[in-house]
Amino acid sequence: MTDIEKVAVVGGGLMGAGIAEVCARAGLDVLVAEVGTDALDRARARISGSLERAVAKAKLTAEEGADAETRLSYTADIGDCADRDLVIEAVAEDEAVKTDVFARLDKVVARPDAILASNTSSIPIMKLAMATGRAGQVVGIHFFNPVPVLPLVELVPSLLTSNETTERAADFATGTLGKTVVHARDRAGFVVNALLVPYLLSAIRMLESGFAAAEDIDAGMVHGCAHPMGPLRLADLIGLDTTRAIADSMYAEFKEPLYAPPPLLLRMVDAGLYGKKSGRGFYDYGKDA
Ligand SMILES: CCCCCCCC(=O)CC(=O)SCCNC(=O)CCNC(=O)[C@H](O)C(C)(C)COP(=O)(O)OP(=O)(O)OC[C@H]1O[C@@H](n2cnc3c(N)ncnc32)[C@H](O)[C@@H]1OP(=O)(O)O
Ligand SMILES: NC(=O)C1=CN([C@@H]2O[C@H](COP(=O)(O)OP(=O)(O)OC[C@H]3O[C@@H](n4cnc5c(N)ncnc54)[C@H](O)[C@@H]3O)[C@@H](O)[C@H]2O)C=CC1
Repeated sequence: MTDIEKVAVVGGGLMGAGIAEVCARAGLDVLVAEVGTDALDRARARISGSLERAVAKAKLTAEEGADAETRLSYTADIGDCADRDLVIEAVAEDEAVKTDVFARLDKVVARPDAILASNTSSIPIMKLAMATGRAGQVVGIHFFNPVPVLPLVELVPSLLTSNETTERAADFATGTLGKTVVHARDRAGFVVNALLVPYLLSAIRMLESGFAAAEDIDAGMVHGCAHPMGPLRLADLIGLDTTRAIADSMYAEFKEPLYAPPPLLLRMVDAGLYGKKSGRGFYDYGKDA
């Protein structure tokens, strides 16, 4: 266990809800900050629904589920993060939105030793650190989707992150949350996405150029390579808006055509086809998916 007891998660979407859930299940006091009442209601429903499923599947006792709920609180005011030991930012993959959140956190988080972390998939941590006056305490703590299921956390210090911050963040991820840590340098995409992004984008290009149907591309990787799901279904799970944003920031960093978002992906995002979260992407999930 670490000295980190009070955590805030800024952004309670797909990832923020999962991060808040695993922190509450680990016994921490967790504050979820969102942009307004509707977004907070959605975050609360996501977390409660997931805790209920964990209880129904006997991964938690009813008492443990109820205890986790009592450790969670919700706010639309980022100023409420003032007393936190650790804040994990999980807002949309947009550099301007994230730097604004880090600048605001820098003003409000009062503890001098507080860690400000980002769950970004691809934005260099240094860009976020420089929005604050405490770059030594800014670090990437990158979780994987679904957070309650996947054990990995990538730990990404920037050139200015202090060793103490990196060590405390690593203790938090392994000791408190029981995750498996890999250490990565501060390059867009870190380790996993530097490998995964070209693969997912290649699958989209295959579909776009008529190599095979979506179902066949996915079945190839599920049955031929024992992946738990194929690349197009995985892109739908991640969210095609997020997939596009990650491709954009990796292409901006490396100017490597393998990272460039294919036109089909751009058009699907233009059309609001964001994958599972919007009900339709490469597959149909029905209205309430
Ligand atoms: C181009 C740019 C793109 C780059 C994007 C990068 C984004 C990032 O920055 C980094 C990422 O996270 S990349 C995504 C990594 N995630 C994956 O690869 C997921 C692969 N899929 C899976 O693991 C399973 O299909 C999965 C677990 C999802 C579902 O498994 P199954 O198909 O076997 O379905 P189930 O039988 O329903 O589930 C298996 C067990 O998992 C539990 N579970 C599923 N979804 C859950 C969720 N959302 N929350 C909590 N638990 C969940 C489920 O309950 C079941 O548990 P058991 O009953 O105990 O087996
Ligand atoms: N979707 C995925 O599979 C993964 C995503 N990530 C990263 O996690 C981050 C979040 O991604 P998702 O959860 O998928 O996105 P999402 O779109 O599901 O959730 C983002 C949330 O942030 C909220 N938000 C936006 N601006 C805010 C602000 N100023 N203050 C508070 N909340 C704000 C939105 O209301 C929304 O609920 C991104 O950086 C993404 O790259 C990392 C690993 C996997």
